[in-house]
Amino acid sequence: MLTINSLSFSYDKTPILKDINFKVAKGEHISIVGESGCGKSTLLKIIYGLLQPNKGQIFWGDTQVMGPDYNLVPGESYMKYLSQDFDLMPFTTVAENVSQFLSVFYPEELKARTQELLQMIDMLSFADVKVKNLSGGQQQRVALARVLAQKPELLLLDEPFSHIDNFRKNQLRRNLFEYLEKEEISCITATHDHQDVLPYAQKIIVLKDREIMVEAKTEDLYHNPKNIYTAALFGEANLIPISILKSYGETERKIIVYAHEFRISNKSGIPVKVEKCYFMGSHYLVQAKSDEHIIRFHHHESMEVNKELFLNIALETINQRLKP
Ligand SMILES: Nc1ncnc2c1ncn2[C@@H]1O[C@H](COP(=O)(O)OP(=O)(O)OP(=O)(O)O)[C@@H](O)[C@H]1O
Repeated sequence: MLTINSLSFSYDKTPILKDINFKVAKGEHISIVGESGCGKSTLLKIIYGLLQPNKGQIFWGDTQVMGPDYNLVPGESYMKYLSQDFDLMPFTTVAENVSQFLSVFYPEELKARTQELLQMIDMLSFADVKVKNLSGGQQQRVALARVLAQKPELLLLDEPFSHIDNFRKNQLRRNLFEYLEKEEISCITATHDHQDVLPYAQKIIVLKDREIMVEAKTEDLYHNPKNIYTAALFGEANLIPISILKSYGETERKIIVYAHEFRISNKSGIPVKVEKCYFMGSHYLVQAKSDEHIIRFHHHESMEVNKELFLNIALETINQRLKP
């Protein structure tokens, strides 16, 4: 189990992380999410021992993880960090990069394991290609296989699919996270992309203004985002004043409603007028106005600008979001 205790850090005078506390159990996958520059990469670098915290401790089980002030070579053998620069050997082949850390005393096992990992990243046919001749996305896949070859107990992933094309991204995500689950490898993924998070992470930590704003189980957080910052990490979200929902009368409160949660009616609900309509592939994202409020919602077909209609929100959604 990884335990982070009261961790604080700054590069210079400006604090970047303040009083960070959380735990990651064996085999658990947590995601760290938050806007660009909120400190996700910094946190992973501190955990891996590349940066020295100003305050706080990190424990792996009972062992304290010491920072670079105490370790000449950063990193611990049980932990691997896949950074945004891939740390590969450019003049050797894909297979050599992946198998570098496997034992040469068991050549059959070395071959089988290299093949298994290359298959996982869908690069078997590139086994003999030199890494310098690969694209950025291919290099990122090799870097992933290379860290997994080292059998870490804890894997730190920093935007692990950022260079990978959409053709492969989904399959690679599934392969990787299935593999981690099967091998009971704990994992912390720092990402902006909710598709890296929702299907795979058991827990989410939202970073904002140097601190942990929320820590919760993935589904709970998605269904009950406590603020628009959190909801917006998962997709298009609206902050709707209760006062425009007639049946709830006058109140100052606002609720978060995801774009897909609105239902359309010709008769009653929140009156809106369509301003814009964007084709999104599986649906349209419609931007409409109700008095001075902009509302964005999904619809299965295109809508004419200036069309007038009513939007409804299910009572259960309203009641759920009104809960303190
Ligand atoms: N080496 C450095 N020296 C000084 N400041 C830094 C350094 N690296 C990062 N920072 C600052 O620390 C803050 C956090 O950066 P960090 O890279 O951890 O954010 P992030 O959440 O990972 O961002 P992104 O999602 O864009 O990768 C930013 O304000 C950044 O400018």
